[in-house]
Amino acid sequence: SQAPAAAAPATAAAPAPAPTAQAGKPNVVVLATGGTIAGAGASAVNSATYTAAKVPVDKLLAGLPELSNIANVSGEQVFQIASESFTNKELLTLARRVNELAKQPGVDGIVVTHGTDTLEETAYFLNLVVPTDKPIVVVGSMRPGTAISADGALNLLGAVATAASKDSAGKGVLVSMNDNIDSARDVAKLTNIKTNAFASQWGPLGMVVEGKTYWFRAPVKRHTRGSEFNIEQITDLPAVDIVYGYGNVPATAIDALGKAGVKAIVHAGTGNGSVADRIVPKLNELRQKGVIVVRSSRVPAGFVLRNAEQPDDKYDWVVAHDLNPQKARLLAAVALTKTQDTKQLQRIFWEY
Ligand SMILES: NC(=O)C[C@H](N)C(=O)O
Repeated sequence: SQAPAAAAPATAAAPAPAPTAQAGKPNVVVLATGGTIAGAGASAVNSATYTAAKVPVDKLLAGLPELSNIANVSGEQVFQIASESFTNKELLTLARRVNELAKQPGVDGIVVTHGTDTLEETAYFLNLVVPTDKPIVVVGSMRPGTAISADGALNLLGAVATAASKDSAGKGVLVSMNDNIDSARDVAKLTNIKTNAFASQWGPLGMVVEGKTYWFRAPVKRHTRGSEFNIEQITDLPAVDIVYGYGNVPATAIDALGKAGVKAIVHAGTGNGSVADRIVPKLNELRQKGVIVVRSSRVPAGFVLRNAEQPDDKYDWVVAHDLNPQKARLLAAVALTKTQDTKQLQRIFWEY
């Protein structure tokens, strides 16, 4: 009774069997949030045209009986949405649930299934706010389970194996996809359509092959149990939004965000976080009113240097280091729950 290894068919009818706990096997909980890994298309050739967030977690797990060779796996449907529709509310709800589970002695690891479009954001948020050493692994897929050569089943198997491995402990939240294991902090979706969508400019931490993890490096930035942020102390996230830099950019978006009362603006600048001459005074106007300005870059690799391109000390701006704008948004929001001090905020951007 072997299910096809390459795909979790959305048509598999059997509900997930109640997890029969096998002594000596780690206990892994799969928290499902939707995305393409739970997607379904009209035909097997629809690798890119499909509806995300269709297949319930029980069905995903039932389609992968091989999981029971690795761990005692149970599933929980937290949301059923495409990840582009995540809001801060879903982030907080998910982080609270992950934290509750991580505190349970009977849980050894947690997998979060997630759409890929904002996967790196959720993974980084969990990395900042869940105080645990237990493995938390976020996984998605680029093709729905109904497609030929669907990637979800193998990605899920790899994620469960990573969450079940003692060697994954203490490395922060991980993203396991396409055989790679990346740090949630560093990884980003850098390619559309293709199954090798996720990469980190600093390289993966390891690989997961045939249910076994292999490690090559470990993160040096603060995360999870070493973080000063804790979901138990975060009730809400302040409004932090992103403005994009490009040729001929007007100040319309910045003016609108200022009027809307944002607490911080992440400027996704050109090059090394450069800012157009007509935008600089607009940001400084807001800074004078107390809005935090974080200088990031729209370029997916490299990092933004303090006082290069713009005099950050003089303007009292913060630089995002190597965080992309969407991750800088989350770190700014989390940091602002504790401090408004730009020296502290800059320290936080160096450390996380
Ligand atoms: N591949 C995917 O998961 C994309 C989908 N739009 C999502 O993020 O939910």
